[in-house]
Amino acid sequence: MQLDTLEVVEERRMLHKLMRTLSNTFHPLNDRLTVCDVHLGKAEMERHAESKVIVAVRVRPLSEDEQERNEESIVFCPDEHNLLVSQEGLVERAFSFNMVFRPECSQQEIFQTTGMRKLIDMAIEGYTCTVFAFGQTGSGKTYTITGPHSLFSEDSQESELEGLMQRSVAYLLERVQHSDELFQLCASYSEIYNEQVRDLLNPWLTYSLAVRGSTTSGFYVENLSVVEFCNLEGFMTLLERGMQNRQSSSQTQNEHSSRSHSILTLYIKHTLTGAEPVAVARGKLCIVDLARGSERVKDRDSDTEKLLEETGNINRSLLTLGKCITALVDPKKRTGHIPYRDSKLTMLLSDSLGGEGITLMIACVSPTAGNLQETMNTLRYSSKAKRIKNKPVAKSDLREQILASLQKEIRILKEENMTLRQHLPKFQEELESGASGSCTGSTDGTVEPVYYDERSESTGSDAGLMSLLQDLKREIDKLQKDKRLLLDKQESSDQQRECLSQENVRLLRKLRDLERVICSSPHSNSSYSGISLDNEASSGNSPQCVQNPTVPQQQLPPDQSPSQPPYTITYCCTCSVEAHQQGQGCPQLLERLALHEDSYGAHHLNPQQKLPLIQDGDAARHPRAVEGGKQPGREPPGEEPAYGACPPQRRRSQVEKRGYAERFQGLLEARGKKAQSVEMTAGRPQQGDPGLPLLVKKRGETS
Ligand SMILES: Nc1ncnc2c1ncn2[C@@H]1O[C@H](COP(=O)(O)OP(=O)(O)OP(=O)(O)O)[C@@H](O)[C@H]1O
Repeated sequence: MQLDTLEVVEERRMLHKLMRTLSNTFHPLNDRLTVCDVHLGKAEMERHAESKVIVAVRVRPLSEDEQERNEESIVFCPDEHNLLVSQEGLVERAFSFNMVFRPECSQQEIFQTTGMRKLIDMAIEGYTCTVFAFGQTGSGKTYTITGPHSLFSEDSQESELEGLMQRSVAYLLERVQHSDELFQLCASYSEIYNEQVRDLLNPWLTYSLAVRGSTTSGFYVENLSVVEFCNLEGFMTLLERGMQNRQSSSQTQNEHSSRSHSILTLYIKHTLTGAEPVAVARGKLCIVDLARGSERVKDRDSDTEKLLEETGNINRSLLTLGKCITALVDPKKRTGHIPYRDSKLTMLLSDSLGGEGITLMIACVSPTAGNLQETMNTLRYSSKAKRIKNKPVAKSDLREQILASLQKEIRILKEENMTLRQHLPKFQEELESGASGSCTGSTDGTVEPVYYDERSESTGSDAGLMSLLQDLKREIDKLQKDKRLLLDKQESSDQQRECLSQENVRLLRKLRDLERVICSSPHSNSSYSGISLDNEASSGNSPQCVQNPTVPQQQLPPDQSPSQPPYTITYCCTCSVEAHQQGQGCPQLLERLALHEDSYGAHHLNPQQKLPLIQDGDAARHPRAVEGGKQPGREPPGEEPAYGACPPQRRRSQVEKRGYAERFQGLLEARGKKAQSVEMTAGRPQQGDPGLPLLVKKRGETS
């Protein structure tokens, strides 16, 4: 008998261990689901958000020359969204844009109203933002982007004429300096001249740089120098160096006409130190100054071969830009081929047009009648461009970090699963050997049931264990549901997560199998589902827990097969004999009943039916229980209060207030106390081990 007891104790110790491991296994899963939900929400949001290209039009004031020639403006700005082109007797056409800037608008006003600050904020968050100035020669593109050429002379004091570039960098530096987070700012400056990409920060390179495409990064310039800066002076040095290296020439309309498209890119690496895991956002702000626009070659004094070639290339890239814009705004063509690869300019702007970036386009127009045709072309292109839709996506290393942490968790889970798998056969073996050791084989080969001494707390411990198992099972089921939901949402985007799911499903199956094995084992008290108070003759005056053959099968929850434990244990679990005799009641039993109702609903088992063996007069033995069950004064007069008929809500709340850990700890403590009173001749529970004492006796044995 003592040997049997030891085996059962060991078996339970293993069971506890297993349960602990299972709890640990599923808690990280729960946390991870939450993390994934959060990030999934962001990803979902990004998937659906669309942003149209923002188009602003800036009208240049009449130059001194134009004023001298008494030229008049034919471009009017009735308000900040509408623009009217009107030449008496020739044309009258109205356009509307996101923003329209009158000729008298200052550089500061342009910076503020175009929402450059917002763009920079988004670049800090990890978005790719692009600003490009577009328009015919001499319309004020370079003036808008960098300010007038005079600004770069040594004795210049005209800081109010600084363009978007300098103002943007100043704002960016201000943001960075007032932030507690880590930033790294770098810049590259390149130009596309005659369809060749040149590094403006490294003019000694004699060859043109290649434009490459990658599925993850899009198009990029290979080997382009990227220089770090940390203050405005540092940036201004870079900008000036780049401006000096830029191709320009003197034209009729513009003394410093740009002959190339220039692209300044600010790379913002933003480390979010507060996030866990640490996230790194990698945003970009590209500021593009396009070369002279769509003016016709024959109109200009490009009589030399070089100028003809330059203009041809510029116009070709602008033509491709036009084609791309046309394709992008056509719903049928949008999903098809967009001819980005036809020019270097469109390749490098592909992310800004119809990609994952946010784009601001500033169309610059000249106000005079002599530029009417070019002005109309610019405005038509701009009208089209404002219909282009992008799907902005923040570029962040956070995904990679989450992936890495998921992979780490997967590895841990795999290891734990492996351990569980290793333990499982051992467990089964022990259970089998335990079953053969503790069951009494009768002469006819049938197995007789084992009878437990009611003084042992083992029955109560079993009830607690079963309850914990049930709760754990419920939690696992919930986790499994959550997990399925998550997997559905992600639509197999993450194969590793699927593997994890399969692992967990296998684990759950094993757990269920294990439960079945444990429950079907004669050592598992879950098969003892009733309390007998009427067999006092066999055990003195104290009630004795026995298998309750009177619980009918139809009372079992519908999803349980008869071989499974009914989980309708209603026996008096841990209350001691003395407690009964002194009328202390049985709180664990009340708790069990509440749990039972929580699990399956009161309609499955009437609380009265749960205790079929409690006879009339039992209430007198449990006066406290009666008091606890029904509040005095609320009972109908003359009605006998039923044992355990505690109001369900109160019982439920009592149970819910207690966490699993607390209940588990309670059980262990209860066992620990009882263990001291158990006489064991061989072996002792190890230190820290609750001991789980269980007195097993055969029918007919005296206690
Ligand atoms: N808003 C403005 N206020 C005052 N002057 C302006 C404005 N816009 C442009 N200008 C002046 O007009 C001239 C041409 O401007 P800018 O060089 O910026 O033209 P552009 O469009 O860049 O020409 P290109 O394509 O040939 O380089 C410059 O002298 C510039 O100072």
